[in-house]
Amino acid sequence: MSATLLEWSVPAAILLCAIGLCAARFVGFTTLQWGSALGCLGTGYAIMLVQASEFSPYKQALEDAFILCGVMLACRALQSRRGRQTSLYIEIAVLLASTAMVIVSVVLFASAKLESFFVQAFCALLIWRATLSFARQVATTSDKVLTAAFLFIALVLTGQCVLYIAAPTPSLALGEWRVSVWGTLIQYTGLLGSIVLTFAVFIATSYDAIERYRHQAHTDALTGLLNRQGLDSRLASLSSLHFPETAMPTGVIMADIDHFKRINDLFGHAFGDMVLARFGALFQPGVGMQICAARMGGEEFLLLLPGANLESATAIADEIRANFVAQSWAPHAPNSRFTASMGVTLVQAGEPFANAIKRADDLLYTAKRLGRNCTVSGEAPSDTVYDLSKSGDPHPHPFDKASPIVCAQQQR
Ligand SMILES: Nc1nc2c(ncn2[C@@H]2O[C@H](COP(=O)(O)OP(=O)(O)OP(=O)(O)O)[C@@H](O)[C@H]2O)c(=O)[nH]1
Repeated sequence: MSATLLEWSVPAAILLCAIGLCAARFVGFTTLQWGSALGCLGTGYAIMLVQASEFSPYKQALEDAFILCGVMLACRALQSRRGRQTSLYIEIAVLLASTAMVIVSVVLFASAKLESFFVQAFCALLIWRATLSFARQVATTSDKVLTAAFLFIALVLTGQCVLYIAAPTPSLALGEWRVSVWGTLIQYTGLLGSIVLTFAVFIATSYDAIERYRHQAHTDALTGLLNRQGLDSRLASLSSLHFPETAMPTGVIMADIDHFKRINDLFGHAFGDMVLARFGALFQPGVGMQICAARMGGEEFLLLLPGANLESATAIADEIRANFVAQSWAPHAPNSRFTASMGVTLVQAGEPFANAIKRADDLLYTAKRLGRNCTVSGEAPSDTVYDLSKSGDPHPHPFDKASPIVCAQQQR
């Protein structure tokens, strides 16, 4: 019996999903691999509907191979998000094993139910394997969306396999299988899985793109540190977690390269950029267990150090300064040594970050006034009280009443 228009709508819809995913590549989405997976699956479902003149195990083997390849490609697309891939040999072995089972089911047992069971079971196994290994390292919202979609498909396939085993075997001839309730079930669950996967892939890749642009917007291209916008967003999220109020004191270091304009003027802007990049590298993650390092603009940098006291934050600032002075600038400026000045303070309990950053900035300019190439540190005056019960600005902090300044100067 030839397939009806309604039956053809299943592979047509799956192939449309595949075309949509492949086409999305042209507007910047990385969905080609997903599109190829659904293309294979849709082709398998289309072959299923083709009326063969006589029943042949080759047609069954071909349609099942396409369906299995579709599933393998989808699993590959999922795993490639982790930079991992299943070995090609394993995939070929699975494909050969499944084809052998299909041929045995059709030729020896003349059972379309057994054939469908084997294909569904192999697909379910592949999807479970990919889902479970991926779910162990779910990191982003996109990962969660894809894991949920794969889990849903794996559960549907597993449920279908259980149903095949548990339900009484209908006495259907091989040719009648497709139009039976079992054949219809396979087709519509295949369609449902494809639609769920397509939506999940579009949602996940859209999230990825948003995250990528957000990361770019929040990152300074020259140093890879946070830029001003990124810093504001990080501080907002830390403040919403009441970080300084509830957690340990946080050290704040403001740093500025000395006479940077002169460096630009003497050696050129490109060399100035290199100096900035190398200075920025001294603030990269790992330095003093920081929660955030940012380039505030120009040649000014900020480092936040949770759990630091004034002495340890000052020691880290001095270490960064010493590392900067020790840099060699050959071959462009082999005999030059560049220096930086630093202001160091602590975020007090209940104090907004902005207050402490302003204080560190003032201390930095004190260091500049004291002759540069030094670190000046100071805490908020001991009589400053911050009202923890208010979410708005706390009591103002007068810097001119700040506690004694510590200054360490280094030989140029
Ligand atoms: N190469 C380079 N230069 C920059 C960049 N951003 C800002 N500058 C330059 O940095 C210089 C900053 O100079 P000033 O603010 O006068 O400070 P300074 O010369 O370092 O002097 P002090 O801070 O007082 O020691 C300016 O000449 C800016 O043009 C950048 O991304 N790349």
